[in-house]
Amino acid sequence: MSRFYSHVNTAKSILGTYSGQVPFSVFLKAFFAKEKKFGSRDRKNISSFCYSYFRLGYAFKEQSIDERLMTALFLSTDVSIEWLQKEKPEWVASIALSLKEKIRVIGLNLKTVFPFADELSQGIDLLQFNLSFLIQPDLFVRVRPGKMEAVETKLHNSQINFSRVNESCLAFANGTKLDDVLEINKEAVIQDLNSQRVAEFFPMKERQSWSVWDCCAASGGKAIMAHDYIAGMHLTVSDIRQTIIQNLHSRFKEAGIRQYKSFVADLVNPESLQSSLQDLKFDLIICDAPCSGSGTWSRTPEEMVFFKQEEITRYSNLQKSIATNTIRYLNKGGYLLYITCSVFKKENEEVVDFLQQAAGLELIKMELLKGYDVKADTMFSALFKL
Ligand SMILES: C[S@@+](CC[C@H](N)C(=O)[O-])C[C@H]1O[C@@H](n2cnc3c(N)ncnc32)[C@H](O)[C@@H]1O
Repeated sequence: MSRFYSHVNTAKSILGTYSGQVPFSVFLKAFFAKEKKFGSRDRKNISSFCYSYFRLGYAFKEQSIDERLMTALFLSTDVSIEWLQKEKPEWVASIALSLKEKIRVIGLNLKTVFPFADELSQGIDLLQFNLSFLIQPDLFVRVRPGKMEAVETKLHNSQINFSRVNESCLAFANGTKLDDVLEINKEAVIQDLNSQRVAEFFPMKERQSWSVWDCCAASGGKAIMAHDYIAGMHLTVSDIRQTIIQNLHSRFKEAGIRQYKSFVADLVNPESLQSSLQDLKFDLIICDAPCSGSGTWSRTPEEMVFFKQEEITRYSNLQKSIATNTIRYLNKGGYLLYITCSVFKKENEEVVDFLQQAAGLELIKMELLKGYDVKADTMFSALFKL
């Protein structure tokens, strides 16, 4: 019990000093690096308390950190009954209720959790979406072609719980350690369910050979997937910084991808692109654009809390600029696959409208890939033809 109090107090002091300048995971790491007295269990509990707190988003904003933390711990499974008996005895009888029932007990108006409802893309169920912030999402892996049997056998042998979502996707409780059991990137890629579903947008069956440019490749999640599903692909990848491309090289090595070209370019700067690509043109450009990341905020709820609404317009302008500059390198009849992990219409439908009107692309299909009701991220994907 005294340990629980001490964890609560530490969480309160962390929450009181964090102001969103760096990712919360980085902030926590720095905090624990300085405060050596905390063992791994302490660190785990304190981190978990803080994340539960951020999960409340904008709900009960007028209350003190103390009160909100109490509410957050009551909603999550972290709370100590003894602590509750002392601090909030009227909630003790409700401790074993379901999340939805607890929400009723504390009088939480769910719609107050997510503060940017007016900005949302079409078709989002607001209550379900708000509820999703109070629930930790699952961990998903994409099992690479031909590896499912071996992967499932290893998981069974190591007694790791998982569920099979579809022919290539497995779901695990968040925090499940897989590195010691699976050959990550070779056999299976850590990739959210809806990031995997983007493969449904690959224009696969029409050609024998594809020249593909993943222009915002990061460490190559979409590019590895394209490699697995697009036969006859000649791959080029780029990103804005050399260090990012360096990570991609390591990951590609693990994934067994050797034949590809790579370069570094700022896609906002047409000259930077021109000097790298010259006259090259592509049959498919994958543009997994920099975005607010709002579709992933149930994994990083602190981002929702510190996000500034005006950033949405900044991202939307950046996305339009990047897409405009990249489609100059599309072959006639080629495809642009535009992707975000955002739930905001300015970054999704508005960019789609822009690309049709200003750039003359033909929209083949688009979809908001909803993850909030399946413990996954929400993504947006649109396929265009030139
Ligand atoms: C959503 S991430 C891409 C994720 C990646 N495709 C994957 O599947 O793992 C967006 C990427 O765009 C890059 N980026 C941001 N601004 C850029 C710019 N101006 N030019 C080029 N790349 C940029 C970021 O560095 C980041 O790696």
